[in-house]
Amino acid sequence: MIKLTDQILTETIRKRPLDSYKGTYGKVVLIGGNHNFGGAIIMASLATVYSGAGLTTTITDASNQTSLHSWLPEAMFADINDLEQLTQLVLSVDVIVIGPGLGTDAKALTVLQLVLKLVTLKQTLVIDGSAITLIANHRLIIPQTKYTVLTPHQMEWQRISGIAIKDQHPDQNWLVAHQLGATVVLKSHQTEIYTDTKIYQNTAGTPAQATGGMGDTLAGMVGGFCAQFANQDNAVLAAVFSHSAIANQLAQCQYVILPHQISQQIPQFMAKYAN
Ligand SMILES: NC(=O)C1=CN([C@@H]2O[C@H](COP(=O)(O)OP(=O)(O)OC[C@H]3O[C@@H](n4cnc5c(N)ncnc54)[C@H](O)[C@@H]3O)[C@@H](O)[C@H]2O)[C@@H](O)CC1
Ligand SMILES: Nc1ncnc2c1ncn2[C@@H]1O[C@H](COP(=O)(O)OP(=O)(O)O)[C@@H](O)[C@H]1O
Ligand SMILES: [Mg+2]
Repeated sequence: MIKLTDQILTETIRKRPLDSYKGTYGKVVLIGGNHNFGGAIIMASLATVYSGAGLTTTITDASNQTSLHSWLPEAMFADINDLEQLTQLVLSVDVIVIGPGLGTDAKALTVLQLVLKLVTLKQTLVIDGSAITLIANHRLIIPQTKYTVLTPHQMEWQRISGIAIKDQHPDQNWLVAHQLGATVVLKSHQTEIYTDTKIYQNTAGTPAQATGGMGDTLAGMVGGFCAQFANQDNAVLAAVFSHSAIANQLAQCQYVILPHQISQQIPQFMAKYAN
């Protein structure tokens, strides 16, 4: 297993070319946030925008629109119940992040099935939270894409892989990640990343991160990094490491870290490593 260190940041985060505009840095849609879990998709969207994605649209329950815009006026909004608009938006982007706060009811399942049908070979798909649980519960097939990444915590990985938490060892995890055809970010106090060819272990991170919304924030960062950096494996690895390294910095003087505080630090953090 390869130890993931800050070397991945200098290998991945690039200085922005002068001759660029928002289109250069990728279009992302984030889909999730039901009536009860609006915070999840707001936190994920914050992370995407603060990571530097060029254009971000949040597709969520209409009851979340005002809170989304009070936190993040940079994000565009679309109603998750308007499936025609959702279709147009999904087809127009580089990266789709689905799952934070999506919920697991029939409406959420319909949206997920539609997105899995629409996604093309030119797009990156980030599958998190409720979307992982829905895929597991309904045995949905993960379609071919340019690149797919799953970001389960251990219980979500148990659901989708069939491997009980106590049996989640690298060999078994690796086999299932391959069968799923996706990069797997298996989140825990020592997150492991299973790419097509290698297994990495995060060396950063702190128990001050153990608070609701921390994984939603990571999913948004993964989306934002994948939108900007061509090497998708490196983008995922750099997002995972940055998320935890920022947490380590904040934990020097904070007992607990609020997920949105990670997002607020991302621009300064990336500037230190851009080359
Ligand atoms: N503010 C919000 O709106 C929030 C919404 N959330 C959303 O709520 C939905 C359900 O996700 P949850 O993860 O809360 O619920 P889940 O039911 O999917 O998973 C939680 C269960 O997994 C177990 N578990 C075992 N190992 C774990 C590990 N390493 N990390 C986390 N849990 C582990 C827990 O004990 C618990 O029984 C997701 O869509 C998520 O995005 C959560 O992110 C919390 C914050
Ligand atoms: N003790 C810990 N040490 C390091 N990282 C942790 C710890 N506890 C949680 N995390 C990190 O917090 C995130 C939790 O993700 P997840 O359970 O999906 O949260 P949520 O769904 O509430 O947003 C993961 O990135 C995980 O690695
Ligand atoms: Mg989660």
